Amino acid sequence: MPAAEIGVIGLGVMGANLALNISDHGYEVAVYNRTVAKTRAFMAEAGALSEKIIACDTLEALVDAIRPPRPIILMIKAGDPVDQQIAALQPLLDRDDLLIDAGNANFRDTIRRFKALEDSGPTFLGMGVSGGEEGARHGPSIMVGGKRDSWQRIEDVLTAISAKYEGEPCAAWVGEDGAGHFVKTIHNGIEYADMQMIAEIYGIMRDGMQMEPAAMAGVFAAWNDGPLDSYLIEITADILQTQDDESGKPMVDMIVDAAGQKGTGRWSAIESLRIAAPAPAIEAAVGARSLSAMIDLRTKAEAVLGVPGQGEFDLGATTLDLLEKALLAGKVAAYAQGFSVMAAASKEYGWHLPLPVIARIWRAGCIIRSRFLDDIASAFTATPDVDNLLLTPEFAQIVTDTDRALRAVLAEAIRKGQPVPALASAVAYFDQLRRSRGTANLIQAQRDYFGAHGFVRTDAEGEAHGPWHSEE
Ligand SMILES: NC(=O)C1=CN([C@@H]2O[C@H](COP(=O)(O)OP(=O)(O)OC[C@H]3O[C@@H](n4cnc5c(N)ncnc54)[C@H](OP(=O)(O)O)[C@@H]3O)[C@@H](O)[C@H]2O)C=CC1
Ligand SMILES: O=C(CO)[C@H](O)[C@H](O)COP(=O)(O)O
Repeated sequence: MPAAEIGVIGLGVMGANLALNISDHGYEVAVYNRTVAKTRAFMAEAGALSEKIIACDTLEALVDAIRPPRPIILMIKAGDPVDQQIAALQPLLDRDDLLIDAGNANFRDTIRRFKALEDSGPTFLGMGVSGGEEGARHGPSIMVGGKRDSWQRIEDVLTAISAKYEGEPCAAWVGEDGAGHFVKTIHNGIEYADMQMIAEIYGIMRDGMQMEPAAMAGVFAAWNDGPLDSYLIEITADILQTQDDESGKPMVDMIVDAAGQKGTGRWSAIESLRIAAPAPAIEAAVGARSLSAMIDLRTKAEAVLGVPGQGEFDLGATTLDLLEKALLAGKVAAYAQGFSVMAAASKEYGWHLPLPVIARIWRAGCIIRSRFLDDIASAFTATPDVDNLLLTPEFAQIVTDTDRALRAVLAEAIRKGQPVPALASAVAYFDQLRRSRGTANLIQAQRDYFGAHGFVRTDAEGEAHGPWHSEE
């Protein structure tokens, strides 16, 4: 009788830690990695937990080591490798076995794989996992998509290994086929916006106020005791006070300012545009990462255009308080946009995404975990059908309370040439959202003028045209 209750394929950063987490919770786990040397190194480092882990050098050995029906978690590089791994596994698995792709897959790939395997098997689940290395080892946030009964087969182990928020597991089934990976994608889109806004505030402190990293660390640490309390603010404080042993300088100053991106932020922006659910903070964050990577261009532009004066950002004695409030305002816009993209996608793809549940499973374990998410969870629980987070009384109040600070910070940043693309997108979002009479009447007139696209009159139903070319 095979011993293992579950398998893990992929012993990279995430898979190795997930396997240790599973065995730490008393489950016997079989593991496989394409590069066998990595499996050896993993077992050597697993310590006492190695007694509950079966190392397998081939896929056949892995399949033989797991009790059927076999749950197998794939935690490998997203994209083609997942298709290749499924193709290699399919002949070895039974119809009832359960393959769970836990990488950062594009939800469209997940839907395709789900449909391709629906008739032939194995059963397929797409699972978003967040929390990085630490989360995978000690409790990630887990977002599962696929058939609900497939989730129920693996629910015990996933809730056991997930993070807990006040005892509540941060793992849930969120909908059919690609729903889990869609929710993880939007989680990452919000993560991009949150990180970009923090980086913009850091830029104001560094270049506009000429603060040293250690001083900034103190400010972020203090903010972590207030409404911005979150993992990303906590690690920012930690990063800013870390020294580089080699140079003796602050570590952050020794890092090239070109941000990497693996796709999920861009997919969030693309999907929001595709379903016409605007997420300008996420778009700005993706654009900022792309521009950050163009160092040669930025260097040439600085030589041609010059860089505005440094050290001139000054809003008086309350500057740091205003920065804190501006960051909170930006964060509210980014999360409101991320959740509204999920609400729109839920309708578009028929998923019935449970927004209160999603907010609840993001309160611990994941990269965007924060006190703020508990407030979002409460707001969505009280008003689950609200059109936009900003319309809930709690968040409308935060917008009111932080509005003046956001405008003051943006005005000063723009005057002094500090780049603030994501924060600036927040104020534009607020200002457009709250105006019942916008300016798209002029756009409609222009469209009708050049392309006879028609418009709706304010005083009549149906399509109308303007008298633009009456003299021709
Ligand atoms: N790092 C993070 O913070 C997070 C990552 N993720 C996602 O989890 C997944 C794994 O990430 P992570 O552990 O960081 O990545 P790593 O780069 O640490 O590990 C990649 C793993 O994928 C395997 N792999 C790569 N190509 C193939 C292939 N063609 N066939 C079979 N196996 C392959 C590698 O095997 P080999 O050793 O043989 O190269 C290795 O086990 C990704 O989808 C990632 O986006 C999700 C949440 C957080
Ligand atoms: O999923 C994650 C965190 O939630 C991964 O760390 C992911 O790689 C982050 O995205 P990127 O590499 O594009 O910054």
